[in-house]
Amino acid sequence: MTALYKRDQAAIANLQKLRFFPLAVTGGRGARLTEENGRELIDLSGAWGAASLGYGHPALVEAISGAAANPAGASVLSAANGPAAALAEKLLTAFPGSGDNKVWFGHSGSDANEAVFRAVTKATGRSGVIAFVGAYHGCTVGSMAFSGHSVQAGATKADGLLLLPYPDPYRPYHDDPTGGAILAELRERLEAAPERFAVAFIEPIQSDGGLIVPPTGFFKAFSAICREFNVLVVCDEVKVGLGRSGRLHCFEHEDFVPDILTIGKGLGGGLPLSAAIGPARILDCASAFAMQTLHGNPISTAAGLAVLETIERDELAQEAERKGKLLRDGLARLAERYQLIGDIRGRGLACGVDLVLDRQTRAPARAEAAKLIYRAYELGLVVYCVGMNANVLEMTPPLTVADTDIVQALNVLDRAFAEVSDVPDTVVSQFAGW
Ligand SMILES: Cc1ncc(COP(=O)(O)O)c(/C=N/[C@@H]2CCCCNC2=O)c1O
Repeated sequence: MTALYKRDQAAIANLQKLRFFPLAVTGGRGARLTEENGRELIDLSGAWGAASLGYGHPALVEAISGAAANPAGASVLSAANGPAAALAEKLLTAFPGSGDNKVWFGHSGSDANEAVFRAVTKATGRSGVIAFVGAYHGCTVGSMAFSGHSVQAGATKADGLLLLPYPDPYRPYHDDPTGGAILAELRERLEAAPERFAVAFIEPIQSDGGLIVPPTGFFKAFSAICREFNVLVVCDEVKVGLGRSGRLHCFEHEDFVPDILTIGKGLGGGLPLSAAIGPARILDCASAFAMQTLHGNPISTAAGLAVLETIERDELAQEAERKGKLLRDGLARLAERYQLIGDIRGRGLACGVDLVLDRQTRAPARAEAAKLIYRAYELGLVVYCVGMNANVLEMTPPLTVADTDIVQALNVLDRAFAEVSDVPDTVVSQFAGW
């Protein structure tokens, strides 16, 4: 444990920590982080997907320093600014939604989802909200109210919340891998209360719930049923959007267009920035309603512009598709040798490895996952776990990750799997994890 980590322990509150090992970072370059002692680690998490362009990307450095050198105010709260207007225009152009749309800017996925929920319920006069078990839509009171992840089990839930099982082909609900049983339940609940629900929040890949890729056609059918009952569909792509899945928007894989899209994390390339794109009739339904002092600030929105322009120019969505295949092919080779690997899944550079105690029962291997990521950290790789049982390795590296980094990460994982049982319980128990 470095001196920096000890300083962090002494001065920074546990409230905001989700720790698995004593990572303490002094710098970063590309897909690599540097620790105080100069050790370099490959960041297969990409800061939980926020470092979309990795660390120190020249386009980001130029955009941020330029905006900081001559800041166009500090937010869109009470003034327009050039970078925010330009980013909003770019996002509207990239969003295939029909009709008159607007953009709302926030700092985080949490505040974006919360703002959308509040605006939709206000604009429609309906209070009901549909979401999924395992969904992580944020960690503010409002976004936890319609999240279904185990980490937020104690949070106050929205009065009109309906949590449906998420369609998981690896652990299918009612043994139906198509998700049909879930769609039947949705229709039944909507028919029983046709005017009740305002909105459904979905993740086109459920990330913190376990990096689960839904069965083909599920969300196309889901959104069609919602539309029958005038329920707006919000697609939360805070983690898997913006090229990570191999398409600019992950919903493109599901062959439907949501009413509202929320994005964050990688949008700011490591700076706090989120956005909601949706109908003006919703996002213009009131003023001074979902505001914070620094929303739409010119430095973050300049970073957002650089991120979008770089994704386009360097074809990073297509690259994510190619590199994701390289990663999953390498993981498949590891699965031939390590029974701990139960399932490998994902799209593009959103990849999950489901660790199980037994491939038949598919019992989640929670303790082994904690030990595996700890050993990987000791060997120079940053990777975290997700899932309702914290047993799924989540790989969301920078979209700019080099092929050589992927190959090296796979070699480290190979050794970590071989040595997982050498990690003492006492070592991992120092870290609370999920
Ligand atoms: C699909 C999705 N929607 C919203 C959020 C909340 O975003 P913020 O953490 O930026 O408020 C997230 C955040 N996910 C968590 C952040 C907390 C630590 C665990 N890892 C995550 O990626 C998310 O994945």
